[in-house]
Amino acid sequence: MSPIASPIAAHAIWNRCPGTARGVVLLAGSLGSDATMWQPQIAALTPDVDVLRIEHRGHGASPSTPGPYDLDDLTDDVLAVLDREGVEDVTMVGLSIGGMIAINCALRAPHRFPRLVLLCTSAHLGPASAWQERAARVRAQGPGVIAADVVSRWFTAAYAQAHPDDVQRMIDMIAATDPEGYAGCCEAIAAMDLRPRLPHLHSQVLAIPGAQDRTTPPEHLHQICDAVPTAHLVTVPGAHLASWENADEVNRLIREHLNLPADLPADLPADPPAVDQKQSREQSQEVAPPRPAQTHPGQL
Ligand SMILES: O=C(O)CC1=CCC(=O)O1
Repeated sequence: MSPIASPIAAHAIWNRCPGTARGVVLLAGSLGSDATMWQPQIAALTPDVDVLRIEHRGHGASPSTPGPYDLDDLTDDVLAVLDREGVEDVTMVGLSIGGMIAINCALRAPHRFPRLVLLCTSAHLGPASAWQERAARVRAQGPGVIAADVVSRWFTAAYAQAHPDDVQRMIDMIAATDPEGYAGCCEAIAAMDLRPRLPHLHSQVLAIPGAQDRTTPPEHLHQICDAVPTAHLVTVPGAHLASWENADEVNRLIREHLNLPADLPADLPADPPAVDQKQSREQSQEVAPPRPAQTHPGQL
């Protein structure tokens, strides 16, 4: 547990549905990410739901505290963001450490997390010594020293070769993470073992592994689904950041899990406006562009 009282005031960004939102989708990313890792998901979700992206401690614009952290610290941060933003329940989509936090959120506050989408994640990601070594290295030298190696596992070789700008963008994002925040999250992964608690998870779970993911291979997601009666699994092509490399397929699966129509309005803006948490709900709706009227009212 962090020596600093948790939770912190984690940074979170809203993208609002301009019509009647059918609930809130909370996105929680991977180690070393900021909210921009979810950019391919925003336009696909905001026609129907409000989207809230949280940044973990020391990641993006969230403040850092001295580590080590544990999964409960990071879960406290999520629950505090929901309380602060006045959100009772969400569908939580978590990738990698974001998925680990999503499972822990749903175990601790089941009524607030009726649905989960677990992307490229694991209930136990050893060996702990490797995470402790990475934490020590990052504290000493900063996350820039491991960024290229990490990103070499985020994309397939073919995608990385064809998209060098994406590779560089992700390396820069990891390198910009606060060293203590990054190291503290490594230590949370080192200490994590959710396996014995999985049978107590009662959310509707969609698990999505990347077929070529070497960090959290499909077996890790199968293990989760085997232990969770309400879970089902769909494998997509891609490595650890399958939500980026294979965004269309992942977006379709998320929409399906939300019971949203697969067809999106044709005139979606490429990049709908993001609204910082400090702006009010009313302000955020004013800046949203006009969209077609909702033809499928209802609550998620
Ligand atoms: O950083 C990595 O190597 C991949 C990863 C593991 C947990 C996470 O969030 O990212």
